[in-house]
Amino acid sequence: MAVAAAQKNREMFAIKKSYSIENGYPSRRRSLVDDARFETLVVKQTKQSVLEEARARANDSGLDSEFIQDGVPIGNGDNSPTVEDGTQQDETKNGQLADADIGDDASKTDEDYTLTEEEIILQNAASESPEAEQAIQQAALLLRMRDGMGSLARVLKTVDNYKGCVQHLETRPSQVTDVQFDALVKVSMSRNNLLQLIRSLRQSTAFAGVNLMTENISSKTPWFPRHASDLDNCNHLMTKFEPELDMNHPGFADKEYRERRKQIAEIAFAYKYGDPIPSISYKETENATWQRVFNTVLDLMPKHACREYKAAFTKLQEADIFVPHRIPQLEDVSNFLRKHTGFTLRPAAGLLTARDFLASLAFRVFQSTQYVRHANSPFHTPEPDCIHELLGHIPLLADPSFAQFSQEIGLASLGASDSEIEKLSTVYWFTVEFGLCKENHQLKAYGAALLSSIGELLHALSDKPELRPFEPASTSVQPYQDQEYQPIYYVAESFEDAKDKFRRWVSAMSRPFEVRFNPHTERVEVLDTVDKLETLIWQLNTEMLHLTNAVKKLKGTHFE
Ligand SMILES: C[C@H](O)[C@H](O)[C@H]1CNc2nc(N)[nH]c(=O)c2N1
Ligand SMILES: N[C@@H](Cc1ccc(O)cc1)C(=O)O
Ligand SMILES: [Fe+2]
Repeated sequence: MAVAAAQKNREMFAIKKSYSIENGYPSRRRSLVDDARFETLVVKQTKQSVLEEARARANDSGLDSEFIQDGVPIGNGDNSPTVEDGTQQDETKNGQLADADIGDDASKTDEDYTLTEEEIILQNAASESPEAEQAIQQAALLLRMRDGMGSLARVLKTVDNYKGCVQHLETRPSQVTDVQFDALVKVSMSRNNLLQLIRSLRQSTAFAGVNLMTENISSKTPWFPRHASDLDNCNHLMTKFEPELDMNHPGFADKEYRERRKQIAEIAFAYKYGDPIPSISYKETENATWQRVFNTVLDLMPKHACREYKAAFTKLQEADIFVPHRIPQLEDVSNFLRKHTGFTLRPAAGLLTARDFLASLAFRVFQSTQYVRHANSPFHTPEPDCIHELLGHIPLLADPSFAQFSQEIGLASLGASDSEIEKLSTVYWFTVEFGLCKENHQLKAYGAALLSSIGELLHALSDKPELRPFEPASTSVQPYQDQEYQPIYYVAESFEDAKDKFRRWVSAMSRPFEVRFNPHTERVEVLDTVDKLETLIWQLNTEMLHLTNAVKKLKGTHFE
């Protein structure tokens, strides 16, 4: 019960996957202004005010998380935040309704924004050229009329003023509180005027909502990061698991912890491509938490981790990076990875949106958190922390074949549709985060969230969860929850098998263009001209020549 309620609470605050919208990506995440940091802060403030009351009840005094879970009936009590509360907040804040898509309840959970996804697409399409701006657009508007049919006259007049043509008109009694009628108005007018029409209707108090609903707006290839430095714009957070905002977070009622978490997050927000990663002087308690987890992983790893993980782990120990008594510094880890696989790290302020997170992998960049889980829950925590990144992800990123595989996932995510991102991140979830594989007929873990959470590792290997064979097509559509131990895990025939299957599935994705990473320039190129392909073929031919020579030399044929 508490779990379901907490899930509801989290869903209410969930942010849809996105790139930074300020770069023109027509995402569902609404940007208020121009940077991820500001955007994240505004979203947090809104959520925070909803939670303040709840926290006051928890009394900020070291109550344990179980009490908070049961003591504050999240999502089902009279004091609990509801979806409607969230919407209302948006309304008072921006003077407009937040439910962009009619009939889609989930969208009502979207937070502050000024433009809907459709409007951003429209705006982008209009801004492509003066002709594009004047191009005639068909569109449907859904209007929520507070004061009855009288408002229709105003609508028709305004459409007329903007030289538009009404092609279809339909009304119905509204089911929305305080709204008498909904009207569906299909219009045809220039894109620019359509944008102005929407703005103008929104200014009227007669409408509780003015929503553009159109699917056939064509715009250029969406923005995606082309150079590793563009990742400075790909750090949007899913704030749902932060201790400030998640009542089930072990640090929710611990003010000192929240302060520390925030302080470390600042580093990530200030970080720019090319900077060395600032080192953190971890406190005794933080190092102690690391030590507890580290030692337990050392104990369990020989029996339960896959071979590749163990091999890389040993290398990290030999390099004096993995030691029991102190948390490794990200800069040292980054330099270590660079030497082994070309991967580097950049600091992340928390759980990133799947789109932003996956995009960085295309550049062999792993965005890593730097703060440490709460001392009270060393063996399982709801948000990724540096112990998860370090003990879970880093060893395999030092493995050349896994590193390449990670980059392929990242490349496949660039410019992918929302539903493809959803599938990619689901497969990522059940493999890279929670994957199990067979090794000599024994079950081994390779998933990072298993290797960093002893609690979940033991659960996964117990007889409690359901184990299914890994098959990307079905795994990619399996719904999952991300706050409790998983009820289902997917088992690959071998670690190699998991990578192969994932890889084959990824390459069959429907994106209409191919991309390639150029390691010399750290740039992703879209392979869309014959010139680019010819240059590439020439480069590959040169490499082929070297490889063939190498084989000849090894076989001694150069003496013949
Ligand atoms: C792609 C997928 O959603 C995945 O679980 C991501 C999401 N965002 C993340 N963000 C951070 N900081 N660390 C992670 O390991 C992840 N994992
Ligand atoms: N549960 C993981 C941390 C984690 C949380 C959320 C994630 O999406 C991934 C990892 C641990 O305790 O180590
Ligand atoms: Fe992770």
